[in-house]
Amino acid sequence: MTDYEDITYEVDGPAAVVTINRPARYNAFRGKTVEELIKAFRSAWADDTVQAIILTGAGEKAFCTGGDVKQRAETGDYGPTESGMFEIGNLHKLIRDVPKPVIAAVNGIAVGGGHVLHVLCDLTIASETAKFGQAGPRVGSFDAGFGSAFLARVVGEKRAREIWYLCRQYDAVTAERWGLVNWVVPADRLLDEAKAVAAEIAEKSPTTLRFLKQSFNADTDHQAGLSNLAMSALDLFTHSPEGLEGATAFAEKRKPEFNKYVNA
Ligand SMILES: CC(C)(COP(=O)(O)OP(=O)(O)OC[C@H]1O[C@@H](n2cnc3c(N)ncnc32)[C@H](O)[C@@H]1OP(=O)(O)O)[C@@H](O)C(=O)NCCC(=O)NCCSC(=O)c1cc(O)c2ccccc2c1O
Repeated sequence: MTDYEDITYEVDGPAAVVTINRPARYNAFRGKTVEELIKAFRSAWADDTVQAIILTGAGEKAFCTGGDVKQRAETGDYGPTESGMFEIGNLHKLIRDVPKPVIAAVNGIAVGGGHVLHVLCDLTIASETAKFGQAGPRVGSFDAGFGSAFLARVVGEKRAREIWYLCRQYDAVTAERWGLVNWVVPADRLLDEAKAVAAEIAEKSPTTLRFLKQSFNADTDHQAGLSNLAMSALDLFTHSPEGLEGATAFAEKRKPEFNKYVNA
C-alpha cells in the first residue's frame, strides 16, 4: 500500500479509482499531487485486475482547477517533490500511454490544467453540475502542447481557440454538444455510471483495447514533442514578471495588470 496525501487510490472490481483530494483548493494540483497521480496510474497499469481507470475529484465543487496558483504565488513554483521535478508533462504522457481506457468522471469545475487532464482521458462522463474551461491567459499560464493541440482535435480549431482566448466556463450540456464529453448524468449517479462503463469495458478483449488506444494515440503522438517544448517555454514564462503577475493577482483576489506587457 502506498500512502498518499493529495489523492486517494482504490481498486473496485475492474476499475481503479484515482481521486484528486484537495477540496479546499478545488482539487488544484501541486508538484506532490502530480507525483502521486503518476504513482497511482503506474499501479493501475501494473495491476492485471484493473481494466479501466477512473479519474475524479473529491467533493462536489471541483474535478480539478489545474495548477495550485496560490502555491505558485507563494514560492514561484509548484512546491517540493521527491524527484525534484514538476512532472505534469509526464502525467499527460502516462494518461495516454497506459494501455487501459481512462475515464474522467468530472464532478464539478474542470479548468486550466484540470481541464487538460479530462481532455486527455479516453472518455469523459460529466455530472450535470460540471463546468469546463481554460484559465491560463487569466492567470499567466498556457499549455502549448496537448492542452491546445489535442483540444483542437477534440472540439475543432475555432472552439479550441475560443476556449483558450476567452477563458469562459461552459456547462455540461454545451460540452456534450461540442463533443468535449461523452455523457452527462445527474451528480449523484456519476461515479456509479463511470464504474458501470468500466465494467462494460472489462467485458471486452483487453488486447484489442490496448491496440485501439495505441492506434488512436499514434496519430497525435507527435504532440508529445510539442508538449516537451511547451513545458520548457512555460517554465520560463511562469518565472517571468508577466507570468508571476497572473498568479499573484489571483492569490490577492484582484484583476491582473497585463497591459504593460503588450509587445510593440
Ligand atoms: C475555479 C474558479 C473559477 C472557481 O471560482 P469560485 O468563485 O467558484 O470559487 P473560488 O474562486 O472562491 O475558489 C474556492 C477556493 O478554492 C481556491 N482555488 C480555486 N482554484 C485554485 C487553484 N487553481 N489554485 C489554488 N487555489 C484554488 C480558491 O482560492 C478558494 O479558496 P479560498 O481560501 O479563497 O476560499 C476559480 O477558483 C479560479 O479561477 N481558479 C483558478 C483556476 C486557475 O487559474 N488554474 C490554474 C491555471 S494554470 C495551470 O493549470 C497550469 C497547468 C500546468 O500543467 C502547468 C505546467 C507547468 C507550469 C505551469 C502550469 C500551470 O500554470
